Amino acid sequence: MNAPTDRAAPAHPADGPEQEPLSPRDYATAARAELDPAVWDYIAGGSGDEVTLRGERAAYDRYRLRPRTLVDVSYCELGTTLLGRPVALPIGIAPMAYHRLVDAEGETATVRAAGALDALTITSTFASRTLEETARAASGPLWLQLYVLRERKVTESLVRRAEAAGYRALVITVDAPRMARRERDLRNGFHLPSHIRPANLDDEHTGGLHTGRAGGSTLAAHADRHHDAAFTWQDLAWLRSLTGLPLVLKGVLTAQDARQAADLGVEGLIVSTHGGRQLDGAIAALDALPEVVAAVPDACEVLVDGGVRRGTDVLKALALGARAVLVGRPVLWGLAVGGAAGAERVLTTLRDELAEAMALTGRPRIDTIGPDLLHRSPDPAYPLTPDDRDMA
Ligand SMILES: Cc1cc2nc3c(=O)[nH]c(=O)nc-3n(C[C@H](O)[C@H](O)[C@H](O)COP(=O)(O)O)c2cc1C
Ligand SMILES: CCCCC(=O)C(=O)O
Repeated sequence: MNAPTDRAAPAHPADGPEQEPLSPRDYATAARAELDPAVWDYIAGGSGDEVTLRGERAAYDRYRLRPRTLVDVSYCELGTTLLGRPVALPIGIAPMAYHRLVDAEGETATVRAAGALDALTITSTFASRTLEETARAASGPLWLQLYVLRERKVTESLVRRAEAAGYRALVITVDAPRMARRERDLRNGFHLPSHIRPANLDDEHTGGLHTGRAGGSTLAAHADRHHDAAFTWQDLAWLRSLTGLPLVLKGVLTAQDARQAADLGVEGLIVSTHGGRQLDGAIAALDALPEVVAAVPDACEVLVDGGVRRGTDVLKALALGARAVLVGRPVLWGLAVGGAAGAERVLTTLRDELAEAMALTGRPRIDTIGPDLLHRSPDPAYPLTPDDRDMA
């Protein structure tokens, strides 16, 4: 037996910044210590009473796993395809505005992190790097998220630029005809620092984002001015006719909408509550997933996002029929703490945890993961600590 050493027992990672973060939540703790509190709040926060924000996590914790044993799990294969293209893992990066709020380089750093793992990145209309810059830095698959703006020619020009830059799909976010009231941002008078702007839009469409006032959020005011709240299924048909790129709708939570989308030839759906940032009180995305999956033909691929913080969460989403999950805030935490390398470490951790979860449940390939893996516990989800509140 080894003699005991005089090394102190490792501190809890949350105890000090000198400790290497291990889990995505450790990255949250470290990111929170570094970020301007208003930026932290913008990223962490949700709308209204943040009921849906908390519900996203609680939905995962209600499911427990039913492992099978004595399966050869000496090798677990995480690879799958998304819209017909191979990806190395069923975990991608959700579209998020303004990565330069947390890292000087921003989206180009994020996309390099994803590229290192050959993971999907979805870049936002409101990115702080242009979609062309991001495409040049990408080595993995890339989709563009579109907010449909009132001026259709802006949308059309973003579509053409995405086609020219090699984006492989367009993700239309349908849960934000207006931006929900996010009281943290209103209290903080949240606005963009002067060096950050929506790089994909011209000056005509970026005014007013930089001058804050208490009781207001310039992002919400900007969305009120520019988002097209009259965009409907008929207009989606217009978008469909505009491009040969596959369309994916993000923010669908019901079988009815899912069916209507599939009938219009939409190739993919992202079941999402926008990370609890839009309709407060909405059903958790994980709980909406089974009805959406059941409503569409297999050819329409269903992804889910919101609250994925562990490899076992990915496993649970796949067991309920998701083709892949997207991760939002954890990627920004990694980026805030360690730039591209930090974001890559967060993704690598989730990937390794998923591989571990597959091994320990006896599911060595994605196609061996099904609903028999799950037990919905009658226990309430574990109570959330005050810290968890910010880490939905
Ligand atoms: C800071 C931030 C900015 C976001 N910006 C966008 C956006 O521009 N477009 C969009 O469709 N969704 C946006 N979202 C929502 C994410 O795509 C995603 O649905 C959500 O963050 C997933 O939940 P998670 O953060 O718990 O993983 C944003 C989320 C955050 C946290
Ligand atoms: C106008 C929307 C800004 C980005 C966004 O979608 C979010 O903050 O959730």
